[in-house]
Amino acid sequence: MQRILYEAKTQIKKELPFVLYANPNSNKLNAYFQKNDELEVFKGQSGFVFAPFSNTESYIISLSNSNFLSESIEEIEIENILLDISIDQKAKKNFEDLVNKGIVEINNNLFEKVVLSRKVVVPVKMDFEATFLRLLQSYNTAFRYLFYHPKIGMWMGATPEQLLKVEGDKISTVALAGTQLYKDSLIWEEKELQEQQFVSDFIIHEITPFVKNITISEPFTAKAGTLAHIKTTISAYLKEKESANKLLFQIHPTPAVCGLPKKEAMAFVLQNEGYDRKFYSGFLGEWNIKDESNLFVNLRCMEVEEEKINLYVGCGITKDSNPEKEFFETENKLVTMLKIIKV
Ligand SMILES: C=C(O[C@@H]1C=C(C(=O)O)C=C[C@H]1O)C(=O)O
Repeated sequence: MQRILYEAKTQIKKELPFVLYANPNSNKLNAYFQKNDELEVFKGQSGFVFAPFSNTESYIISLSNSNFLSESIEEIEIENILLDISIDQKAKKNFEDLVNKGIVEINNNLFEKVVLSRKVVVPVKMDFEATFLRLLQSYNTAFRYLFYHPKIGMWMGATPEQLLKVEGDKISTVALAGTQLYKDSLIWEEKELQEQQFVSDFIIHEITPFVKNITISEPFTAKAGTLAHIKTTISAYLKEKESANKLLFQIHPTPAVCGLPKKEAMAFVLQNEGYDRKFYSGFLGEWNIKDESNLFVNLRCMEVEEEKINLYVGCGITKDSNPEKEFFETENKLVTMLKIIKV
């Protein structure tokens, strides 16, 4: 992968966009290097899509405006370091207040579920290459990426959540929610089962007009690094192949990252979180390449700036949420990224 890393550094020097990514359980690192610095708006053309949580505009490094490279991922030695994980009491109080506010609105019947998040700023100058190599190797079952655009910035992450896969007329997706630290025999509480069921029900409801022959798995436990989630896999066949794009924006953002109903939960998030999620909980991945699309939800991610990194973490709130427990859930998600950051 030396060639890809070399090209990536050259693109940064020239301030040209690129993306490096590896699919779950794959040992192949893929890259698209854009030929100019245009911020190309996604309108269904083929390439690598990068979409925000809430804005109407999504972006793409298009196939027709970039060069593709693919190489094997080489093993590196990783020593274990963990950046500061002391609890920020002010951030804890702020988040718990936000969660309480969400619960009040659930009790007021404004919505049934809302996903609330926070941004954690770590004031370090990160070695992005070393960090990305650690991320690639540490989270092999995740979709791992590094995205750079001079007009967007640099983002990287290792997400466990597929948003949409399209292969010909077949689509597949997952409903992923509920979080606890992974251990051998774990038990899910009613609250977690319910918040995951909201995601399944929403997805099935939204895709139904577009598809036939829906297959839905039983919910099962999925491991994501040191965490465990509840997952249901959903697949179906498009009635019209051209409707994949429409279906995509119908399901995004799902109640795994926004809430239910979507409109009310979204309004609450935008008004109350107090910061801009930007591309966190948006989606990214290949669109319409060789008749396939493979998109993921942008979670367990960070935004890399010159002298600091911004980490983004959130969790699903329902009527049974305990604000302190939800805060510690975001702390656990934070550790996923803090563990691999090399300064
Ligand atoms: C919102 C995040 O994760 C999502 C929320 C989850 C939850 O509420 O339990 C679990 C997995 C993801 O769908 C995040 O990682 O920031």
